[in-house]
Amino acid sequence: MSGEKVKVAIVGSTGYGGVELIRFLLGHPLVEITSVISSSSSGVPISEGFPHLTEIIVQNLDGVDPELIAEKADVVFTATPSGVSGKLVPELLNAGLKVIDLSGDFRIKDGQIYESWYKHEAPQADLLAQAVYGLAEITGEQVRGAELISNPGCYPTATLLGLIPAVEAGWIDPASIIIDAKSGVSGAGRGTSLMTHYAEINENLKVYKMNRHQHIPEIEQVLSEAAGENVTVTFTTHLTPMTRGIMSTMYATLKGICTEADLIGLYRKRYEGRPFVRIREAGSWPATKEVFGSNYCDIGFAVDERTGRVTIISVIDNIVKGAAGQAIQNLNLAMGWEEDCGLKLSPVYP
Ligand SMILES: NC(=O)C1=CN([C@@H]2O[C@H](COP(=O)(O)OP(=O)(O)OC[C@H]3O[C@@H](n4cnc5c(N)ncnc54)[C@H](OP(=O)(O)O)[C@@H]3O)[C@@H](O)[C@H]2O)C=CC1
Ligand SMILES: CC(=O)N[C@@H](CCC(=O)OP(=O)(O)O)C(=O)O
Repeated sequence: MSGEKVKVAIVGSTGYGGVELIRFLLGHPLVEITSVISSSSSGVPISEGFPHLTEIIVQNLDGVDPELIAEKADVVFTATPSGVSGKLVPELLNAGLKVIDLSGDFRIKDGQIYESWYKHEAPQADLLAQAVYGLAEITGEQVRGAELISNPGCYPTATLLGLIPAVEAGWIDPASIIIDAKSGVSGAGRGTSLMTHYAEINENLKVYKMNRHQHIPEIEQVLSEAAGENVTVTFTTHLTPMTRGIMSTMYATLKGICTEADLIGLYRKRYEGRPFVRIREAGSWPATKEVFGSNYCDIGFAVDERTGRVTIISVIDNIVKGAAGQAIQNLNLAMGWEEDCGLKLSPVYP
């Protein structure tokens, strides 16, 4: 039976995104993990660094060798840092692999814009053009059959799913958008830093990368397309003392009179048939714990008649819908499988 499964490899399998890919892919009925890859620990059992995987995945880590990966797998996930993916992905494509990249390297279509935010060289222009931006609920049709899928950023996923229907419909003024976003520390990856170590973040709340966060051009690129005009946003990121979760709280001026019921109707229609976006009833606002460990994005609204503004609240689990879960959703779409295949886990609660 396993011979009929699609063989997948994971580069960066020792990071948070990679380990989450393993958790979900082990339960995916159409996939077999044939190689877990590390640039620093090849030859070592993966369970050595991750004892929670003992007897669950019995494999030694492979090194980063595109030809060998292509011998073992049909599809490769690159859960690697920005800058690493940009160099590795062309080699993986040349080796004949279908690639789903979790980094920011292939999301920004304009190489110059990429370089001005990421501060290193952009990948080749033809690959930037080839990469399909995999915000599954919005660009899912383009993902079908794609050879290179660029998985969206965690903050952009929560933010764009929360804004796109209202922007597309012309219900909010795109020039008025302010985004106040908060993330758990796993968003920064497994490596330790002064920013994320316990004594620095426990019982603390920090603003970071003020007006220079690399997700700003990604959000603006997609919103501009949805609005049909150039959109700029104010986007402020906060680090919170929790492990997983993103809450994106978005403020915008309404263009006409509209109620929460109108917005709920608009969004439910836009996301009809999409299994992972849940629109809350009026008066119910989502919390990060309500999506913890799952691929859901929950969205709620508050209209303020006094100010003529709407507040939109969108939550995801950064490692699932913001990374590994959405990457598997994109694999499903690319392969023509059910969108939720292998992803039907309920949130962990409490
Ligand atoms: N964490 C999150 O919530 C999200 C992360 N992302 C993006 O996903 C990617 C992975 O993130 P995350 O898992 O959190 O990061 P981690 O830092 O936890 O893991 C990254 C992994 O990449 C591997 N790596 C480092 N350098 C190289 C290299 N030269 N060649 C091959 N592999 C290398 C490392 O493993 P080893 O040393 O064993 O090779 C490391 O375990 C990043 O681009 C990140 O920005 C996107 C959305 C959300
Ligand atoms: C908490 C935290 O540090 N989060 C990271 C999210 C980075 C990320 O997910 O990287 P991509 O750019 O590949 O999406 C940050 O704000 O930079």
